[in-house]
Amino acid sequence: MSDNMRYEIGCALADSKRHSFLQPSLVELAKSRGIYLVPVDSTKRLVDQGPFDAILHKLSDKQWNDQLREYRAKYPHVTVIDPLEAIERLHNRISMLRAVQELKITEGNETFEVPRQNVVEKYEELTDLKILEGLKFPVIAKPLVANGTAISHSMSLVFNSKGLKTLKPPLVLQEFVNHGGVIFKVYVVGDFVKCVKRNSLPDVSDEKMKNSVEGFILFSQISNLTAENYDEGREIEQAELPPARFIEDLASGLREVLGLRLFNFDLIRSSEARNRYFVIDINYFPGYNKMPGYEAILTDFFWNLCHEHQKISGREVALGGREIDDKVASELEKDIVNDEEKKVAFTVDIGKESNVDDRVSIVATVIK
Ligand SMILES: Nc1ncnc2c1ncn2[C@@H]1O[C@H](COP(=O)(O)OP(=O)(O)OP(=O)(O)O)[C@@H](O)[C@H]1O
Ligand SMILES: O=P(O)(O)O[C@H]1[C@H](OP(=O)(O)O)[C@@H](OP(=O)(O)O)[C@@H](O)[C@@H](O)[C@@H]1OP(=O)(O)O
Ligand SMILES: [Mg+2]
Ligand SMILES: [Mg+2]
Repeated sequence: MSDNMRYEIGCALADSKRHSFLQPSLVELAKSRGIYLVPVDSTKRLVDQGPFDAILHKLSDKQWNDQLREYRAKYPHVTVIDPLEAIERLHNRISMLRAVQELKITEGNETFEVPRQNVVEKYEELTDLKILEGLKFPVIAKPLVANGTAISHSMSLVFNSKGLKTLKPPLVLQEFVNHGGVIFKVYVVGDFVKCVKRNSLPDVSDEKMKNSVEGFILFSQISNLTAENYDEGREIEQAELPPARFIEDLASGLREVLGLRLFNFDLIRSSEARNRYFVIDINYFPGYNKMPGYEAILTDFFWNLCHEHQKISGREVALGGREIDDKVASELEKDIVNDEEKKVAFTVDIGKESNVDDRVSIVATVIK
């Protein structure tokens, strides 16, 4: 690819996300390497903008999904970060955590699981203690849908059946795991993985449960509270990070199962068994700007997207960020002709077992 390359990424983000993510420091750094981060104009149709080499998005309404599908039909070579269908899975807290159960990682000294949980569809189910089947108080009631709205983050820590009656289904009742008030957030950006410590809910003692008059406590986005406005800040400093190897394995396993490149997940460590971990939440395209040096990390990710090369028939080929398997490679071979720099756009069938669309468009740039 030539030095004066221009790789244009259309960024479809809500206003607040645009401000927090597309900071001038990121936009300028990316630009200095030929990557242009262009906000998508929500007042215009997407197909009338660009054309973009890639689209980065965190919008999930039907109107946006339709626009993106229309765009892909017109520009089949566009790289979409990440595929709609893969993101969709994270919008439901049950399908989200099922991904953890699908992981095929050989466990070492550290183990991982998800807390026991049940779905409650209707209010009437809350008056029948059968809903607790297999669960012990305290439980956390989480809205079933995790779609980025304030409501989807509003939760209750419930101590007894009186507390249960205050809830509004559809929701997930998830067993609360005592974990020492510290949560680990693992940020994934393609191959890059970073684990940080944050505030979490403090442990719940039997005494606290007994003394609760209301039977529940409401809370929201507790891990976003800084040490200054949260009095348990000291615990964070003292907490030891989980082993790097364990975190790397979990992150790469989830990246594969989910078919996502931009996400983070929340991990807690049991107060009782120090090698027992629970994954409690997975978020698409989280607040990366809170990671020190996020500009360089994201710019490297974008750079790799447009420079990912693969040798096919002895020729160096850039695949616009697509990871391809042998079957796709052999299809590509048929299309790569003898010319110098050539773009070949085509659609291949990658089969049902994949986590992404059945049919994937690829632009292969033959480099040498
Ligand atoms: N099973 C659990 N046991 C103990 N604490 C939990 C559990 N589930 C959630 N928490 C606490 O509640 C917080 C919010 O839960 P969760 O992460 O599922 O919500 P969220 O609104 O999706 O968070 P985010 O802001 O990361 O998207 C967690 O950060 C953690 O402090
Ligand atoms: O706003 P913040 O920077 O805190 O980022 C949060 C992000 O909100 P945003 O996408 O509007 O930025 C949230 O997305 P939605 O669930 O609401 O879609 C979710 O991903 C949180 O986990 C992120 O916090 P973090 O996990 O990084 O601490
Ligand atoms: Mg969370
Ligand atoms: Mg979440």
